[in-house]
Amino acid sequence: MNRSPIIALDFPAPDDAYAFLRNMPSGLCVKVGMELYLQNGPDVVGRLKEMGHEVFLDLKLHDIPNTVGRAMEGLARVGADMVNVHAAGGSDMMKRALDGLEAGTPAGKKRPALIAVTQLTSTGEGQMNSEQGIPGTLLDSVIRYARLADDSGLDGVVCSVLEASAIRDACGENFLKVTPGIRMADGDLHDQKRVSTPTDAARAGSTHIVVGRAITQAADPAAAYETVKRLWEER
Ligand SMILES: O=c1ccn([C@@H]2O[C@H](COP(=O)(O)O)[C@@H](O)[C@H]2O)c(=O)[nH]1
Repeated sequence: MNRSPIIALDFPAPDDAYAFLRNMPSGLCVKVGMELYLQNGPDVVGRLKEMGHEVFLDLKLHDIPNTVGRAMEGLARVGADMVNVHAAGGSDMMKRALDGLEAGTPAGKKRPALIAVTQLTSTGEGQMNSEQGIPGTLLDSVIRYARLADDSGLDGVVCSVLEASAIRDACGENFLKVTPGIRMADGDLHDQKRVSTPTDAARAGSTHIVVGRAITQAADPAAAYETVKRLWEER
């Protein structure tokens, strides 16, 4: 996907997403997540592609290797530019996901990028220690998952901006660091714990930022998008 901010289209119905996009610039990077996809199916991805947008299909698959591999084979035909799994599913699962994607990608088409969620940006360190039973720092856990994804052949990870530079050191410049949890300096955090501004994301080495409510719930979403894009591109 190109490096424009990825707008999270967290809407219940395709018409809500299309209505939102009518007042936005053309040729965007957008994200279709569980809310839109699971209630409406794959057509929304095809339609967004026809409208000229690049699409990150954010379904975060996490199951046994065979199930994820076969699901990815089907998802490869949906037409998204990027898809993802949870790194916690393990290296066998991630490798099978990649094999499935490669097998399912139609001849002559580019395989969607495959990335793995490390620790959700809504997770804090104390919660990870107590609820997931993972000791140590959140940064260590994220780096561990990023290395596992890299060793499994994946194209990158979903992480917070706070871990992006350490992942760049561990996995290299070209390994994707897709970072949600983006907020303006005075913005509402909502349910996010590990947040950063577009400016900090650019400085930390994020390759992509994902921005949802800071744009979709703004009084003027097009103006909010332009501000995020300017701050992100200023570097
Ligand atoms: O760790 C993760 C993984 C995915 N997301 C998704 O990104 C957007 C963020 O939306 P905001 O409104 O900007 O908080 C949302 O679709 C999440 O499902 C994430 O936030 N963190």
